[in-house]
Amino acid sequence: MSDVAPATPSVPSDAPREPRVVVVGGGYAGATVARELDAVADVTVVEPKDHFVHAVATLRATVDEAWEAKVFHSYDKLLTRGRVINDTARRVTPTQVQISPVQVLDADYIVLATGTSYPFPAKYIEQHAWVARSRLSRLREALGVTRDVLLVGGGPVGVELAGELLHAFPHLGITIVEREFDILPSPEYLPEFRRALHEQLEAAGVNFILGRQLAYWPSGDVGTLHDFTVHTTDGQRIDAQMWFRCFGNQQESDYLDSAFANVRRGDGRLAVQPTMQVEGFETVFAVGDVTDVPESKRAQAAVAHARVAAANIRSLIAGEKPTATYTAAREQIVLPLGPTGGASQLQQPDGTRVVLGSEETARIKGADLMTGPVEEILGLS
Ligand SMILES: Cc1cc2nc3c(=O)[nH]c(=O)nc-3n(C[C@H](O)[C@H](O)[C@H](O)COP(=O)(O)OP(=O)(O)OC[C@H]3O[C@@H](n4cnc5c(N)ncnc54)[C@H](O)[C@@H]3O)c2cc1C
Repeated sequence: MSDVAPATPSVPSDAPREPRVVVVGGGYAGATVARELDAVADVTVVEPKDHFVHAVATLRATVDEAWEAKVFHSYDKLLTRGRVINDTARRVTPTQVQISPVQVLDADYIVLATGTSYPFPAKYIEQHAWVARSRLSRLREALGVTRDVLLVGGGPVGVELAGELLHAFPHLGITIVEREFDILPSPEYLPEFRRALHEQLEAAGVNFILGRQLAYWPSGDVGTLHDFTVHTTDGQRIDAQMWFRCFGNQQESDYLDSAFANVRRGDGRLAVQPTMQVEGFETVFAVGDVTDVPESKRAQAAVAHARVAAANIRSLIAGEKPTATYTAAREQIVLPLGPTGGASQLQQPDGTRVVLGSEETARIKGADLMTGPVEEILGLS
């Protein structure tokens, strides 16, 4: 570490130095790898937010203040020896993480875990939890007096948000515009999965405009109350008072130095080996949404990547070859519509896919939104 206060007490110069691991990003993947290595290395997490965000539950917290406590978590118990620095990695080389013009962290191992950004309210850009919470509070207040909401995009986030909005604010008129001819257009989803969700939303009064695009963006910011009119490219008029952009997952990796030019794909994903090492780098790993692992981006997969990376860093520290490997997870999705509705598409061990209804979906995820595993990762349970 240069130009930063030493993180651990100084040791005599002839004493062996602990390997330094810098984890860039403290989401599901970064927090997991950091915690797993805390006992065997000098771990530093660089994360701009002063809190962990449990993204899986953000849409519920959008409509229900009680859920904020399950979305925003402290990093205080994550590490017992290492530290979390609240700052942004501005430039990363194969051996250094620069967090400001004068603060550079030297590293023996770097783990890139910067995930993806997504439009509010699915993810937040706010660095302070209290700022994000006050934005949510204003949004809930506005939803109470909004009549019509436009959701642009009928993928998993648009569908889940519609379910949460209608459960909490049944007076809302909701329109979903989706440019493909059905909601959840990914070829991974079975027709009966789509149908189950479409039917539940239709029964709750959602208006679908499918196979059409907006001709231009609605006026004003997302999630704010204001009257607007917008048209589809074929001239259909939509009037509403609030809109949300429900697409646009963007990998965050533009801080990488030119040494990584060959492994950073055009969309920001990073090429990794099954060991989660970045292609061509023995001591740089990438985990979670930021990787190019061919699977849908999920917190569970991010945690599994992190466990493989941590095992391999432990092997390298012990002077052994990294042997743990990750195989892309089976495609599955559990999509609640509020606490009691929704549908799931799961894959059985024999490869067959099954679609489950609202009761099972509520049991698997809808009721608790996977808060238990997150509290475990963060050392809170
Ligand atoms: C609404 C919603 C519902 C979801 N539901 C599910 C679900 O039910 N099940 C499931 O498995 N997955 C779900 N997901 C997907 C899941 O949230 C992601 O797969 C998961 O967040 C990926 O974790 P990650 O650690 O790779 O990245 P992230 O969670 O995106 O964390 C990345 C972290 O890196 C930080 N960062 C970014 N840039 C920098 C930088 N330059 N320097 C330092 N830090 C930086 C960010 O602040 C962030 O904290 C859902 C996602 C959303 C949005």
